[in-house]
Amino acid sequence: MVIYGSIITPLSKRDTLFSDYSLLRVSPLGTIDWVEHEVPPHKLEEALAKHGETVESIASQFRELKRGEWIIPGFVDTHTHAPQFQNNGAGSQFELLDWLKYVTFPEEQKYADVEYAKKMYRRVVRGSLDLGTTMCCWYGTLHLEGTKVLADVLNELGQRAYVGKCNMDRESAPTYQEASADDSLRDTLSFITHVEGLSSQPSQALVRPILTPRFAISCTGPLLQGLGEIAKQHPHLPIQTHISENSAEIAYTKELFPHCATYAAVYDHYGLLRENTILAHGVHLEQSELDLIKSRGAGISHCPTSNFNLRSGAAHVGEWLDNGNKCGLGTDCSGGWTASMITTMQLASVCSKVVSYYTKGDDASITGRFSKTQFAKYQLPIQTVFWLATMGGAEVCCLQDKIGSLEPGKLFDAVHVSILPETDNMHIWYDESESLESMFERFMTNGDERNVSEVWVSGRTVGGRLFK
Ligand SMILES: O=c1[nH]c(=O)c2nc[nH]c2[nH]1
Repeated sequence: MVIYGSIITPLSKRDTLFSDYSLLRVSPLGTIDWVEHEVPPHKLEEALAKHGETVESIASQFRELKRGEWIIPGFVDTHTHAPQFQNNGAGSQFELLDWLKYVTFPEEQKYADVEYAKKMYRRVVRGSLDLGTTMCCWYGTLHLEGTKVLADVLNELGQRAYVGKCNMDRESAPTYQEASADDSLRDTLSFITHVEGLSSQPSQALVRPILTPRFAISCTGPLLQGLGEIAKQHPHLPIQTHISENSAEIAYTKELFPHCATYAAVYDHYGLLRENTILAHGVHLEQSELDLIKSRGAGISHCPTSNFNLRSGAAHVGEWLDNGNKCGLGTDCSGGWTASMITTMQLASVCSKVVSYYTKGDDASITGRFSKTQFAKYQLPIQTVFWLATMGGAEVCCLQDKIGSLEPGKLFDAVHVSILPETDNMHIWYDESESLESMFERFMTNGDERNVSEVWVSGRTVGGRLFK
């Protein structure tokens, strides 16, 4: 396929490439062969000739975009729970620990039934793809068979994913808890074997297993110890868990692990804090924890929708970025009420405005505009929010060489965005005389899934409004 039209892709945390006329070739293997930017129509022949092609030679694979349409890298959702989609929009009266007890664990228990898992997970993954999420870090439940179903569905429908069976051998519900640490570890190893068996080439696998100690509270010391040993034996196995989301959760964690000075130190103690660890939330992380997380190379998944919804707090993401912590965005259904990364970007922007409102006071030069040298105390620029949802997420998943931006050699995981009137999103006023940058700002502020026309993973069409 050769795409001709506008491309918007992150260049850095602060800069985005806005190219009105780009030419991008996708190889039959689903990688980006080459890209040429700033190729107005009169230079098309010349740009094709550089790659030994002509308008005629590529005619059958040519896709031309209209003004008001563009290609962006697919969204990377660094944290969400597949068995909670059914609860999206419910239970928002609770804070985290009661919400788990009264709303979340009762729903997750239903996934003991494999038929229920089959019905629900297909809808969940279909929905996530149609929203433009091309890579997703999924939590299943504690059930081995049900979570295998999730992995199978991801593989079939074609979403790039990390998928984990939750480890939880205490502090859950009597009927929703693993019998012992040994049972949990045994099922975890079976799960890893199952997911690795889905691909004949594990290094190229679309769907990969991820160790998923749910959070420190739900795991005994022996379970965390055993998971640390599995992690040591499998250095490439990613790890995901929750951290410092809510004040009561942090206090209880410290009570359960008195030998560890901080929440982050618990995971570090058990060998679970390393380059491929993804820590969700982190709203209340202390400076010493941010430094520890950075020194281990682990990433943080910022989940603004959930943090607002469960009244966990407004994370100081600008401080994390200034501190050099790896950071991406997570939808965190159903703590968050939507699986849309577009909404999550909008709330990440709002969150940064809330934080800047409360932190700007000690610096008279701060007026709500942006700073060229720091993120903390300022609202995040739209370019930074876009970077978090794409390249930032790719870095958190240690996939920055493969996805997150549209560059030669990377996989073509991408979204075709349209803001044309035919998309029926009445919140976006389309004016063809506007610059691409201005149109993009409207999409970032008022876009939704109606603007997601087509979604590709490794060059294969897997979702979008026009996907049949
Ligand atoms: O937002 C959250 N959702 C969850 O399911 C969960 N489990 C532990 N901690 C959690 N936080």
